[in-house]
Amino acid sequence: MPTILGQNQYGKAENRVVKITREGDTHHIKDLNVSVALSGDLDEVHYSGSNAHVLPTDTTKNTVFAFAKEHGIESAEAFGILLARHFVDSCEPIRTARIRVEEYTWDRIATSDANSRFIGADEVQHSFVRQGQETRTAQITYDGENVEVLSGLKGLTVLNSTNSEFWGYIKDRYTTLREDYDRILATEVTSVWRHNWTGAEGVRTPNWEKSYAQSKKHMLQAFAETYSLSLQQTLYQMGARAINSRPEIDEIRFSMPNKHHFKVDLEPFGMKNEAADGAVYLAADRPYGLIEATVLRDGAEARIPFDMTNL
Ligand SMILES: O=c1[nH]c(=O)c2[nH]c(=O)[nH]c2[nH]1
Repeated sequence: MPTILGQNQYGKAENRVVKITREGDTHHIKDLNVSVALSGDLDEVHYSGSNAHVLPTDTTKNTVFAFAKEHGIESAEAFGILLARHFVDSCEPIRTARIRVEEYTWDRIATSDANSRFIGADEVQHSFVRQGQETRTAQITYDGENVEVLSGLKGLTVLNSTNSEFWGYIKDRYTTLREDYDRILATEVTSVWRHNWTGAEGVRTPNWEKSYAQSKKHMLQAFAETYSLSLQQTLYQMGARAINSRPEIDEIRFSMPNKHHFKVDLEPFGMKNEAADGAVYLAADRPYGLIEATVLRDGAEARIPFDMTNL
């Protein structure tokens, strides 16, 4: 035979596992991207196609989710060690397991004192904003008469690990989605807002830095504090809160992908996976629902383009 097999490895890459742990009303989140690569006595599957030594990549994926539920995720390292040992120690042909983990870290969203439901706590215990700064955007247009200032942000990723439901929707012959009374709500906010300042003489220029910081704060707090029956409702609350709190803003538009987190079915492994006990979720990246809408001050003109994601 003129060829021989060299180094080889296989496994399921990029298992996006999210584990919520509930401690009363305080939730903890671990959000990992886990890639499994196994190697060992695997010549035959390459030479002849015999799968006798192959632990399916699908099984390695299931193991990641089942282990998250069974053992929790203490740290990326501890979780990786647990998995690596398992594959090698329980499966004879597998001699080496390499587990790679990326961890996405989340901060808690600070609450507003004004919201009585959360008085006493500094943070909403189930609301998170992903670490890493969002990108701030601005577009200024001047036609010789009026200045129009659009400010915005993109890449602001937020998550509520409870207080989100989705039910009561239209059901037709193609509907398979189950109604959900306790789901994760997560989105990556793109938002553009229009100031009513036009540069007219004698009208005070807004403090752009303060306006941005406050607008973002109000949007985050509305996200955290809204008991959500749909992402559409949450979006509207975020816009309404920003406009009601910031007199300089007349219009705000959002583009918000629904970053789906699917509860993993662990029944085949004899495990329950209920939100109430702290569940394990698959964070799916596509396809995703895309929810977009404008919120206006009553009487204001709608001027922000519908497709403003590349402003
Ligand atoms: O908040 C939601 N809004 C929807 O319109 C929708 N559609 C869907 O399948 N899931 C969701 N969630």
